[in-house]
Amino acid sequence: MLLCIDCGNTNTVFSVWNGSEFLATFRASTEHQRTADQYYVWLSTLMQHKGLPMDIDEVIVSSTVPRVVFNLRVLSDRYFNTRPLVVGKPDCLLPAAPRVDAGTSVGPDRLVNTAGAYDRHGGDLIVVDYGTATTFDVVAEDGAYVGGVIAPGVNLSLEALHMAAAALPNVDVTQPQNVIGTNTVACMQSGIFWGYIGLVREICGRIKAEYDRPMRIIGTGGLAPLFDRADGLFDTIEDDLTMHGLTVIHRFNKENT
Ligand SMILES: Nc1ncnc2c1ncn2[C@@H]1O[C@H](COP(=O)(O)OP(=O)(O)O)[C@@H](O)[C@H]1O
Ligand SMILES: CC(C)(COP(=O)(O)O)[C@@H](O)C(=O)NCCC(=O)O
Ligand SMILES: [K+]
Repeated sequence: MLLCIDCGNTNTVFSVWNGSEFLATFRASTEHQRTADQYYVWLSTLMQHKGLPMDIDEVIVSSTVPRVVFNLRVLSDRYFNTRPLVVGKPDCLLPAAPRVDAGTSVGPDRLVNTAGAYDRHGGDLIVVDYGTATTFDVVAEDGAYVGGVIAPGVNLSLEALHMAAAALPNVDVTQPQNVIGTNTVACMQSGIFWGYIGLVREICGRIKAEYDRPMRIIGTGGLAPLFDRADGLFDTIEDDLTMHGLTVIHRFNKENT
C-alpha cells in the first residue's frame, strides 16, 4: 500500500491508498522535531485502531516545510524499507512542468493540487486552497502550473489580529449572522469572513479576466465548504484533492521510470 503524506505549515496529513481508495486518513500538527520513531508509533497505533495492517511498501511526500522531510525520509527507509518519492525533488517527475520565472520554486502542495485537479477536471482551472496560506493555483489547458496568488490564510489573519491588538481576543472562523457586528468578536468574525469572501471572489475574477479563457474554480482545504455555503464561490469542492494529486504523481512516476 502507498502512504501519502501532505505536510503543510500547520498540519501534516497521512493517507493510506490501496490502489483504488483511501483506507484511512490521519492528521498531526506539523513539528519538525518529531522523529521517525515517533511517527511510527503514532501511525501504527492508529492503523491498529482501524484494524488495518501496516503493509506499507511505498511512500510519497509533499512538504511545504523543508525541515520535516528528513524525519519522514527516515520513517520511510527504516520502517517501510522504501525510498520515499519527494515532490519537488529532481528525481520526482511531474505530469507537466510548471511554467514560472527561472529560479522560482513552486510550493510542492501547489504542484500536487495542480496534478490532482488536472487529473479530475482537465485544464483551465483555478485551485483555491485554504491552508496556512490561501493559495490560488492556475492550471493551464495542458495541466501545467502557470502561476497563481498567495494570500494570508484565514486563521493566520485572525491570529495576527489577536497578536497585534491588545483588545482583540482569539476567535474562531464562522459565518456571522450580520455584517455589522455589535460586539468585538462579531466584528472580527465579520471582517474575516466577508473579507475572505471578497478576497477570493475578486482574485478569481481578476485571474479569469487576465487568463482570457473560460475557467472552472475548485475549492479545497478544511474551510472551503464554510465559505462556499455563504456565497457559491466554487464550481466544485474537493476535500481530498491534495491526497488525490499525490496518488496521481506517484502513478506517473511508476509508469515513467
Ligand atoms: N474544517 C475546518 N474548520 C476550521 N478550521 C479548519 C478546518 N480545517 C482546517 N482548519 C484550520 O485552517 C488552518 C489551515 O489548516 P490546514 O489546511 O491543515 O493548513 P496547512 O495545509 O497549511 O497545514 C489551520 O489553522 C486549521 O486549524
Ligand atoms: C504558499 C505556501 C506557503 C502554502 O503552504 P500551506 O498553506 O499549504 O502550508 C507553500 O505553497 C509555499 O511555501 N510555497 C512556496 C512559494 C510558491 O509556491 O511560490
Ligand atoms: K496545503
